[in-house]
Amino acid sequence: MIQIFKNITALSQAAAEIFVQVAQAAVKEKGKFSVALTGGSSPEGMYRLLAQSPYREQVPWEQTYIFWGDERWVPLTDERSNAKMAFETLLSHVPVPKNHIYPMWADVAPEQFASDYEDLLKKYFDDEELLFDLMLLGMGDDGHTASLFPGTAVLQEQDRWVQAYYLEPQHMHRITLTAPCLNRSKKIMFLTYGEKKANALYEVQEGARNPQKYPSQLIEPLTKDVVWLVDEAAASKL
Ligand SMILES: O=C(O)C(O)[C@@H](O)[C@H](O)[C@H](O)COP(=O)(O)O
Repeated sequence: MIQIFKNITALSQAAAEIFVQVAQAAVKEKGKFSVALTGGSSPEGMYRLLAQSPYREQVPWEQTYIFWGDERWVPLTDERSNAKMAFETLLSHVPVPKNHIYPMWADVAPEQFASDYEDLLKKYFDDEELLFDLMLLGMGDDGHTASLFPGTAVLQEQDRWVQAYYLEPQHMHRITLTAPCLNRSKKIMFLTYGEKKANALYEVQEGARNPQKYPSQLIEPLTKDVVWLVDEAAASKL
């Protein structure tokens, strides 16, 4: 499902409302809310809203558990860190218990960390078929999502839940949940805005199937519950 908004402000508001609804429903159903955050600029507006009234008071933060869909392999103090952005815009301002927050970073080799993070997720979700209540994702101008970049080997992964690899064009490691893991989310919400996304959004939604070129096409949750919140500029070619 695609929902089109006038601009990023309206989109962020709708995203914050969905976040609140899913969090409340999950806590009502089973006493906790498990969410995976995304990086990039697209979720910033939503994070800032969630840190303020009236949203801040509506989220059951004490029962919320925070994970990430992907990360740039840099320390938490680095400007490029997705976790740093989330702490600055949201997590430092709300009463989510510190031990409910699982950033994708430790001072170990990235491949080791990927395997540790996968173990942590398997322990946390304890054999459940469906994992995160809400998975937030963005999409790059090239159609990548999380750290599933065009033409990379991680796109073929069928078994592992978390992978780390060196992304040559960016001269850094990336760590990412794989498509089979992402697709076990109960609900996936993409946030995408701006004219630069228009071509990729068209290809992902309406183009021929080619996930090697447009990895966002790999996102097909088992529940089929995926919603794209996009602005008019991003939607201009649909
Ligand atoms: O760490 C990252 O870079 C991501 O998580 C990535 O997948 C991001 O969501 C897209 O690149 C969109 O980024 P923007 O929101 O900045 O356009």
